[in-house]
Amino acid sequence: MSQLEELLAVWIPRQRWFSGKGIPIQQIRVESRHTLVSAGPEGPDLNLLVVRAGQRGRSSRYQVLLGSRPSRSLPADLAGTAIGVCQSPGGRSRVIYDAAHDTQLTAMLLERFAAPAAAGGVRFRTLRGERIRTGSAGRLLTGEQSNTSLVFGEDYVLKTFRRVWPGPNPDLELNRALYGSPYVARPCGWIEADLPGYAEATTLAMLQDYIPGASDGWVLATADAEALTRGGGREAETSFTGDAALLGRTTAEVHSALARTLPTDVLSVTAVAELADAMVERLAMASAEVPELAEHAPRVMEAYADFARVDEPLPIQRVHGDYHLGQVIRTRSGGWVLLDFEGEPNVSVAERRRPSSPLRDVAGMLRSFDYAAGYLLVGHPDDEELEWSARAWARANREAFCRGYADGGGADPEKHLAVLRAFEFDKAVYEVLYEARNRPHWLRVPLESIASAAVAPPVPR
Ligand SMILES: Nc1ncnc2c1ncn2[C@@H]1O[C@H](COP(=O)(O)OP(=O)(O)O)[C@@H](O)[C@H]1O
Ligand SMILES: O=P(O)(O)O[C@H]1O[C@H](CO)[C@@H](O[C@H]2O[C@H](CO)[C@@H](O)[C@H](O)[C@H]2O)[C@H](O)[C@H]1O
Repeated sequence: MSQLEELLAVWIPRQRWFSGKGIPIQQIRVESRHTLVSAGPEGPDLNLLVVRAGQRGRSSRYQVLLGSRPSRSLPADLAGTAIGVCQSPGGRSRVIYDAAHDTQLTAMLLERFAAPAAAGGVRFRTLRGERIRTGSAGRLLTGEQSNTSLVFGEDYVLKTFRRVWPGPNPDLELNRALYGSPYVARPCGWIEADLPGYAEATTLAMLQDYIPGASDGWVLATADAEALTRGGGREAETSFTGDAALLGRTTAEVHSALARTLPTDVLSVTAVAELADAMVERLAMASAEVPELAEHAPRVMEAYADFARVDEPLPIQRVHGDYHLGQVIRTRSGGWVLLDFEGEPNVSVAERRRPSSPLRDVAGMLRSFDYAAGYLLVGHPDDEELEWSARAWARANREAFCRGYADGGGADPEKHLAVLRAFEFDKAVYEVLYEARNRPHWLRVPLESIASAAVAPPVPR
């Protein structure tokens, strides 16, 4: 490995966006490197690297945005972002650091959208007629994110996709398909590159309108659940149920819009049974990695068997794919906007772009209401009163969401319980793996849902 690769091998595993946590990195290879902006030899430059990380049994690509400046000229406020010192080809040493924190560089990056020109295989693209407002620096969002987002004033969000999968990114694709919808943030541009060996351009980042003053759905929901449970009340009807119903209706409207603009199909009964087999396989894989899951496998298998027996064809279309409360924001006017149509970040793009049942998104959001309740219970394993009110909160909001979804024209979740239940278990199994790899202290949350079958009510027999 080169000097730079050695430095990245230490730095990359510590990043929130690195999805291979817990497995040692054996090799780092810089596959391509593009200088996106440069302020001359004495100033900073911003380099976009596509890096392949080799780990035992797997290999994945990441996008790394590296700043570089002459040694000893890193401003004090960027000191904490330093990665190391490298020799430049001219023999001068330069300090490299995480460029996402450098306001001078991020402001220059936005300017590249206003005057798009190719930079050695990397293209800055804007939608036809779009005039990008420049002059602001990117503020780094610091939430729990799989990607890295920069907010420019109150104008734009630039989301850089960290895990690089060759081809078009579904987040951009679906946001463009929904262009003009009041339920998404308008896409305005993107960065793409031709990766060696791939015919289609790969999306590396997306520029979208920023929605100022909006509140995160997860923050709103957990605050409401907490207020209810802190009051010790046994009132299931909470102030959030109105929001949950509106979210259900909005979800149904987004699904209809996707079905109007992108291909739809119907899965035969045999294909549904194959889908159930795939769920069984995912369960086996997850149980091998997280042994606590294995003891609940029979209950989960039962739900998959019910799903395999569904004797109706299943309508499919493009869906969100990783739908939860952290993917929706409530605007100042009280409506909902859906974000992050990327799908599950660890699944290949080809798989994520495959049409699926919209009930999969419904199941994702229902899981999220359970999560909000389960999250409250993390530090209080034996508090029965708290458990009762948290679970009642989740039930009330799940019901409100389903009601809103059906009222908004979506399939009535109540009438598709076997499908919904299987999707909920499948999501919970995904979550078990996600938490085991990223936030082990939250592992209890999906495990307990599975154990108590808080996941969707049983199918009446
Ligand atoms: N257009 C936007 N307007 C306002 N806030 C946004 C916008 N896009 C993203 N955000 C904020 O950034 C967070 C992360 O965005 P998201 O697209 O979900 O990234 P990730 O895929 O990394 O999770 C969101 O939860 C939201 O709070
Ligand atoms: O937002 P991302 O696309 O990065 O999605 C991943 O991370 C999510 C956590 O940030 C994870 O969602 C799980 O935790 C949420 C609470 O933090 C909860 O609302 C979701 O229901 C639960 O699935 C998501 O699964 C993962 O793909």
